[in-house]
Amino acid sequence: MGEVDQAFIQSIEHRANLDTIEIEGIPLIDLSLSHTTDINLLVSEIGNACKNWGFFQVINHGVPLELLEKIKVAAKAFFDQPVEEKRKVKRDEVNAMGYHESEHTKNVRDWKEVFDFLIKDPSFLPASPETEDDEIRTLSNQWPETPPRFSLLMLVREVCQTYAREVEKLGYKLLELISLSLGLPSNRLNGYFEDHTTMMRLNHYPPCPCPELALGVGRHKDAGALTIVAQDDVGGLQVRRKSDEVWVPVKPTPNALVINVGDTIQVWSNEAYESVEHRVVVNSERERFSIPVFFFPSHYVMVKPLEELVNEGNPPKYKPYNFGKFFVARNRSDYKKLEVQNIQISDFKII
Ligand SMILES: O=C(O)CCC(=O)C(=O)O
Ligand SMILES: [Fe+2]
Repeated sequence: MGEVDQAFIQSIEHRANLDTIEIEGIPLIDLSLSHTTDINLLVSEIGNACKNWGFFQVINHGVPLELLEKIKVAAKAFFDQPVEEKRKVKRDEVNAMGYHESEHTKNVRDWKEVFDFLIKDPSFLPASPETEDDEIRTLSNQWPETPPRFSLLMLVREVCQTYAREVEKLGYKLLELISLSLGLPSNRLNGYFEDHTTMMRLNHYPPCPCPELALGVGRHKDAGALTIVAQDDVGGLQVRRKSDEVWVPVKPTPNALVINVGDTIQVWSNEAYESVEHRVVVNSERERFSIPVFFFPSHYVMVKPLEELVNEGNPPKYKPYNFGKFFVARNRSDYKKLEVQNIQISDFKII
């Protein structure tokens, strides 16, 4: 164990099995169908993927492929800086955007470093998770200052912002397809995102001397509505398959983006769709980069099962909760090892 700090060590039942396995992967959906007349076919493919897997990959998604390449170069340029430089844009408990090197998932440290920024700058979130506290905090981005001229680092901010704008368009397109797949009008969910708190993250997973003991990101579910992830060709993302709970690798697929349904859609859909657990396995040879965009509603949205989807036979499975408060409570545990399990939507479940 020697080389790895105890804080990174997963308990035995959560460690990765590093044998390569060939099993049925998550669905791959071609979004170009939406330009044809057969939108219904696409809508049902999306609905089935959300229902059966909670995860799928998309191709012909509209995000320019050269931008998909550039964002990986930008991520590498950012993390290749000396750590003192990265710490100049360090995130903390007050300013949650920027660089962070010791994130915890379920109270175990992740083998990764991250850089976070908001798509809408500034964005607004509650100052604390306490229900009595109605103070709202303004969050804004931090960017590397005065990068050396002619360095790749000069491109980081611009590439990140351009990429984020393109992925935001895809996010709305997917929300519309998901609404249709639930039998709702295409724009049914849009109103929840007027002052969205959507965040983009650059993830760097360095090679790890003990990949059988630590994880890049421990098992978790995403709190938002949707997550759209770009990954390089290294692999490591795994999804807990709903049918048998086996961890299934998400195979890096050229030009594809990985999509997953988060907790908010699980609640809106009254569990027609489920936010599934996933994690990232690391390896001892190659570093990995991934770039998730987390679609978060406006902080004041009360998340609850959509009225059109509940009835006497299918009563609401969740009590309403405030998205901002939920998000802030969840994030607080990123910084340190807490003694208690962090907040989950199951805390609002009506039994
Ligand atoms: O690195 C990845 O592929 C996914 C990371 C992830 O699940 C997350 O940051 O929530
Ligand atoms: Fe995730």
